[in-house]
Amino acid sequence: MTTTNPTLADLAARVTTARNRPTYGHDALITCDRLVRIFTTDGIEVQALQGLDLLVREGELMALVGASGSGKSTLMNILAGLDTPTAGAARVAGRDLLTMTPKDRLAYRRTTVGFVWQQTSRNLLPYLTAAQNIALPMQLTGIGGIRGARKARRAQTERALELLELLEIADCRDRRPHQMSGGQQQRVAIAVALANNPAVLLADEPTGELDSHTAEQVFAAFRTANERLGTTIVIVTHDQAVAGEVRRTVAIRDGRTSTEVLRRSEVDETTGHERLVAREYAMLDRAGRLQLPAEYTEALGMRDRVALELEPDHIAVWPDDSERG
Ligand SMILES: Nc1ncnc2c1ncn2[C@@H]1O[C@H](COP(=O)(O)OP(=O)(O)OP(=O)(O)O)[C@@H](O)[C@H]1O
Repeated sequence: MTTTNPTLADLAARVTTARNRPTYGHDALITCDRLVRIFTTDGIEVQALQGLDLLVREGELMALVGASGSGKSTLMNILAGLDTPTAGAARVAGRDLLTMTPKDRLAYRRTTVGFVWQQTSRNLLPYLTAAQNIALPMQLTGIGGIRGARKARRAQTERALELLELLEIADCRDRRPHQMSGGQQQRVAIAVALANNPAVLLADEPTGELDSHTAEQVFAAFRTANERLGTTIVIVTHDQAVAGEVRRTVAIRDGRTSTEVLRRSEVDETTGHERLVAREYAMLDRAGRLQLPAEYTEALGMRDRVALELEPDHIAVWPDDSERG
């Protein structure tokens, strides 16, 4: 064996190879690497995120689902720059969310991410019109030129109107939130979130307060933003209709990503019609750990120990039969 007595040159070459290996998530827009968030209240610790891994590529429109208390909002608050993780790594559009200074954090929230919350009232200022609400983030960052200058104001108004048209709510431009329906308010909220052209749009249950028809219109606005502006979008939702329409749905369980459903279009050979085919995947972490769905393990009475067999194209998982004679 050539490796028993490696030369100094061999060792140096190994170090270089290891260093040049692409890091986890190097090509992703959002990278969460073993993310941990522990809350401590009255001496009691709650581990809201327990080593969560997630990669989101640029241009994706994806949904996050999970039971109440699984950690979805905790993750969204971290990605929004409103909260900091206890441990692990989180990067969005090249920004390290753990080491940002308060000044960086403010700039990050104003220009790199946009967010839409469930409560329509949390998204808009009640005394401003739709167009004024959309122009506000641009005024705060000085987009379109020097703050307050007439030329800048014109550029901001123009962009606000463009966004209102794009999301099909141009008729709301001069209305205040109370003069709009819940669905219109959420679409204006999407326009506000897009005002500064963020790399990522985050939405936490954006259709939670809406009926199904209105929810569809709001979801269509997210799709338009994704397709026409190329914005990467992450939506937390309980809404099956929304979760079923995106190409990728990631499920969070006990503070970790557990399963993932990918959907792709396929042409039916007999009818020639295009249909969406969904397939569920389990997450395999970098240590090789895999969580088997409870319904599978329960169906076969698997507990504590399973037998594995490597086949040419798959790995078989068998119930433990070591106790049998
Ligand atoms: N600020 C906080 N202080 C203490 N515990 C918290 C805090 N925020 C969240 N938690 C706890 O962390 C866990 C995850 O909460 P989180 O709100 O992220 O879940 P969720 O999946 O968004 O739930 P829901 O769907 O009900 O909004 C829960 O046990 C929750 O009680």
